[in-house]
Amino acid sequence: MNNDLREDSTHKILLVSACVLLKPDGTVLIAKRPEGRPLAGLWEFPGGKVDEGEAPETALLRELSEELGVRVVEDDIEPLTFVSHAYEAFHLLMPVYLCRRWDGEAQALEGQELAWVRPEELSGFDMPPADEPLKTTLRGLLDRL
Ligand SMILES: Nc1nc2c([nH]c(=O)n2[C@H]2C[C@H](O)[C@@H](COP(=O)(O)OP(=O)(O)OP(=O)(O)O)O2)c(=O)[nH]1
Repeated sequence: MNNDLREDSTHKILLVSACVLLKPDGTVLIAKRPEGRPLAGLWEFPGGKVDEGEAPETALLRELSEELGVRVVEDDIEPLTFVSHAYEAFHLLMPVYLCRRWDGEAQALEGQELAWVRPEELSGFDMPPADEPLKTTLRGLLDRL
């Protein structure tokens, strides 16, 4: 790797954990980012920033509880894929976990809109640029389960 890249402070790594909640009917949960936040109006996978000193898995369980009111235990999430994407202000590194078992009904606790969609329907939703590759890779990954 070249030094200029490594020392480029505009490309600070932002670690965000995200989750594909998969229902037995084959649909996955996406949430629309509310107005007033960066990337407002785009559909994303539930999750959020990993706090300083926090494990990515702990962050994910915390975010799922805060955003959706669902309780998930660590044994019920597994690594699925990850996203690495250069935004203008930071470089997003986003481990994406799969979860097929949780407690409680997903509710929009932060004013976001929620939708359960089939992976092949994701192409019809505007998502952050970082998520674009997921639209196709997810279909393949979930088909193999
Ligand atoms: N959760 C999630 N974030 C994504 C996805 N795709 C994507 O580019 N992001 C970006 C948007 C944001 O820049 C960042 C997540 O930050 P956030 O602001 O939602 O995190 P947070 O819930 O911890 O928010 P806050 O405490 O700062 O309000 O990751 C995705 O599919 N899911």
